[in-house]
Amino acid sequence: MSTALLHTDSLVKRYGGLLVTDHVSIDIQPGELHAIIGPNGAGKTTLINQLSGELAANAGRVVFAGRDVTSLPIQARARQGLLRSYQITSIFEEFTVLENAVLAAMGANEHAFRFWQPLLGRKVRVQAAQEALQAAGLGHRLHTPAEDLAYGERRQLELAMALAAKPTFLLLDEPMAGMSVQESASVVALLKQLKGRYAILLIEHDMDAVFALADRITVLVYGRVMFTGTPDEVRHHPEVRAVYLGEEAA
Ligand SMILES: Nc1ncnc2c1ncn2[C@@H]1O[C@H](COP(=O)(O)OP(=O)(O)OP(=O)(O)O)[C@@H](O)[C@H]1O
Repeated sequence: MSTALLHTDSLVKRYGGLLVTDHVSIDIQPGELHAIIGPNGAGKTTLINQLSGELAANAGRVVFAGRDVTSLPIQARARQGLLRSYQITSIFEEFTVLENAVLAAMGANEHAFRFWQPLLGRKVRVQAAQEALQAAGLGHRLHTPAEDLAYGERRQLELAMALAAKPTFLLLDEPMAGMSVQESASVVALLKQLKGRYAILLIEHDMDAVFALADRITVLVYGRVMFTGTPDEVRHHPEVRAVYLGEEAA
């Protein structure tokens, strides 16, 4: 029996004749930071969409915490702790940073029924929200309206909102995209702190960040797993170097 927190079993996604996820089997251990890399169009985002529940698989299975979640929708997976940052929650612009994080901590079911209660009167949720914002580096911006945040801070807020929902597994699709060098460095520092506390699946084009953070890396090419290994193993794998990393990784 697998000890993995999440595993996929020969997962398939087809668009017409195009096999975008080609019998992908991966496993991610509790607390592991696992990166997926691969050339443009390799199927990385499609795979993450299948893990979050945004896209249904044509074949294969997704097993999370010992349960087959293949046919569960996004919210049901999120309730079990499998959460995607940056898409599952949306920011309310006129609400403060703290209020947004409290809403995320409440989760979808709770908002629907209790939206009329004062947000900041919900002590347990406020505490969870504050901790998440602190962890995401936004502890000094609690009462700032979301609409006043800079781009990098919005990405930090989105991450905090995912953390506030108490995930056990975080799916991160290019968390550093569009960020300045300085903002990316702060996200790398943040992910280093989060490492080990959550299992994280990271898709990122910034190879320095990937190699600095990942415990293991899976290389996807044309929807297929070419190799999974430690950063060192990936760096020195001849086929991976030829297809993707080139001499940069030398
Ligand atoms: N809805 C769709 N219909 C048809 N083809 C699609 C659809 N979504 C994605 N594809 C195709 O699937 C392939 C994989 O796309 P995907 O976005 O998953 O790759 P990626 O590895 O995330 O790429 P990038 O690094 O550029 O973000 C691409 O060839 C893309 O054109």
